[in-house]
Amino acid sequence: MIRFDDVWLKYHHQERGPGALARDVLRGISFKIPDGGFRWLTGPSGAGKTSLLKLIYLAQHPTQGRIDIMGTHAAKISRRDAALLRRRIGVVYQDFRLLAHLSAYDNVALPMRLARRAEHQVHADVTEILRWVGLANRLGALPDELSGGEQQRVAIARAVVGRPKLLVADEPTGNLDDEQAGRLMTLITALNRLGTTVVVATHNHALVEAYPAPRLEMAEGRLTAHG
Ligand SMILES: Nc1ncnc2c1ncn2[C@@H]1O[C@H](COP(=O)(O)OP(=O)(O)OP(=O)(O)O)[C@@H](O)[C@H]1O
Repeated sequence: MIRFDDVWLKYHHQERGPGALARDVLRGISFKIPDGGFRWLTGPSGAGKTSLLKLIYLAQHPTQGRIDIMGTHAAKISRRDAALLRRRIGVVYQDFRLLAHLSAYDNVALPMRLARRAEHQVHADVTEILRWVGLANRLGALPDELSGGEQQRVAIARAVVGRPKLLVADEPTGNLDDEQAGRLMTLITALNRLGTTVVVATHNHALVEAYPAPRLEMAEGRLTAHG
């Protein structure tokens, strides 16, 4: 279960000196997503979608309000437990965040290796998922040698390879064509059917219509619709 209870967020503006606060980018957000749920996160650019996702994957603390992730009160969690919890969350970042010095294969293998999975299992799962996203012939390529869409598919593969309990994806089809976006949705819905909770932020209205699911709709830092 993911639960937000009257959550507010301001970013600190470094250049204005310590303690200076910007305007509220999230304003009184409350919602619940049950385990195994699927939610689209929609709204115009700047509405606060990425900020909300950062709170879900524990990369940001709220200025005010309570957040529970997988039954854990986020503000009360120790650093160590937060790191353990993060390992159960797959994240597709809007800007991919692939490690530049690692191949596609090693980028995707990283979360499994961090989880100390046996190398034969790493090999089996990484090659299978990279084949699924259409990159079987690019395993050794560095991120710089890949197109934007290929990098996005590596980022997706890395997020799902460990079969996370929670998958958070920020505009995961931004660089994909329609066929690849369809394959990604097949992958995500299959994971979701196996019990992974999924939150996908997107501007892709066609995709939202093709895969009906409850929506968290945002505007100017507020939830304008839920469900
Ligand atoms: N690190 C930051 N410091 C200060 N302000 C920020 C920071 N990150 C985001 N913002 C501001 O917070 C607001 C919400 O940004 P956010 O990235 O969450 O929106 P979004 O809905 O994901 O937009 P997009 O669809 O363009 O990705 C914006 O006004 C943005 O300028």
